[in-house]
Amino acid sequence: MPATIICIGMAGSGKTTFVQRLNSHLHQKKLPPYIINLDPAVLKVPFGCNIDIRDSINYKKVMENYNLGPNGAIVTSLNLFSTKIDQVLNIIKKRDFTNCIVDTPGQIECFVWSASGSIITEAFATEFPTVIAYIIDTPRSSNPSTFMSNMLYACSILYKTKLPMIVVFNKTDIRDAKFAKDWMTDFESFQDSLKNNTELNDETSNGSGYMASLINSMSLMLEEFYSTLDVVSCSAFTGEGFDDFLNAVDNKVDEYNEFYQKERDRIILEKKEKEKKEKDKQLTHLMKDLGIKDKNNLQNKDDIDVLSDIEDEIERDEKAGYEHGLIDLESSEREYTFQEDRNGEIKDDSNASDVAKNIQDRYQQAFESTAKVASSSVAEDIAKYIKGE
Ligand SMILES: Nc1nc2c(ncn2[C@@H]2O[C@H](COP(=O)(O)OP(=O)(O)OP(=O)(O)O)[C@@H](O)[C@H]2O)c(=O)[nH]1
Repeated sequence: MPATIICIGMAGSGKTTFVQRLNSHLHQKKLPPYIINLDPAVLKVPFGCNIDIRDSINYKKVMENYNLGPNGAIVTSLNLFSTKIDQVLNIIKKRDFTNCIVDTPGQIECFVWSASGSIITEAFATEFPTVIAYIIDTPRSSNPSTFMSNMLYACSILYKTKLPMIVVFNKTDIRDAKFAKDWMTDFESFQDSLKNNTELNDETSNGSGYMASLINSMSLMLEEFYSTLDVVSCSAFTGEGFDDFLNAVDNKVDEYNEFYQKERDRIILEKKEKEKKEKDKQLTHLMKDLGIKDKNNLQNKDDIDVLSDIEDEIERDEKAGYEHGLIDLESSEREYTFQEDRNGEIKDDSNASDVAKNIQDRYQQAFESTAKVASSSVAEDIAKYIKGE
């Protein structure tokens, strides 16, 4: 099964450049990937896309037609695209490739926190082993508070998507990512950096040390989160670290097949059971309204009298009435007191007006006892109909 890599990251973290480099790296290995661009606002894509959102959606027209700002137009474009995701997946399934790479908009929240983002991610994850590559701008994350913000974002994406994640420290040609890896593995080294950070501990700053202690406690909380991640450092500029990234993808695909797939199946099953329970609950309410005590006491669904059953019964009775004469409802079983004579005429052996009265009364009774839902006026109408009024 081809793996899908969804590239997510803050604006300017280097997602597009990363996808471009990954594309050429895979081409070098004679493993051409399938590339999808989901950023409708990008002016130029520096790689050949197999599917480009811009081919089907005009971002500027969306802004004009729906009177939206830049972010609203990105979300709306993604919404429009997500309506066709089934078709996109059908196309992809027919192609032969080892990796499908998805580039997402720089406005991270437009993709991660939108309904369409969830639909698109879910659709891929249902069809293929899917991995999130969270791209981080390493030089900009050298500040402990920026680093912590990035990590909190990554953590929220992990819990939102419930997919395996690789944290990619990009732009290592400018700054080595060793410091970040140390911070993620050694809590004390992060604490030391916090203490030495003058910006966070300066008494004249409005934080007055509060920020430092907050970040400190958050880093403790994130320790568990770090242990679930694969961390890779690379430079989309020089191409360094891309073999490590591909190894990490293989590792995460195995993890996906072993754990995430099962977890996803479990969640889907749980959802179905919940829906079934909800349906049962609604059915119980409905039966209560119909005056049926307990659905479990019913042998089969034919035991439930619904309006259509009663109508069928009335139809049968009417037919019987025309064929054999008027219906006598005296006993619980139906007996016919009218008989055809030799000439085919119907002979009445009872008083006609009494019979007519009885019919109306008894029809009313029988009708009410079998169906509380049927209104009495229906019974009256039927009786009138039989009497030929
Ligand atoms: N030095 C260096 N610069 C990089 C690297 N990767 C990306 N850049 C630069 O970072 C800037 C942003 O890169 P993009 O690839 O456009 O980033 P992006 O995340 O796709 O941007 P948006 O989609 O607009 O959010 C560009 O000027 C790139 O040249 C890298 O590995 N090293």
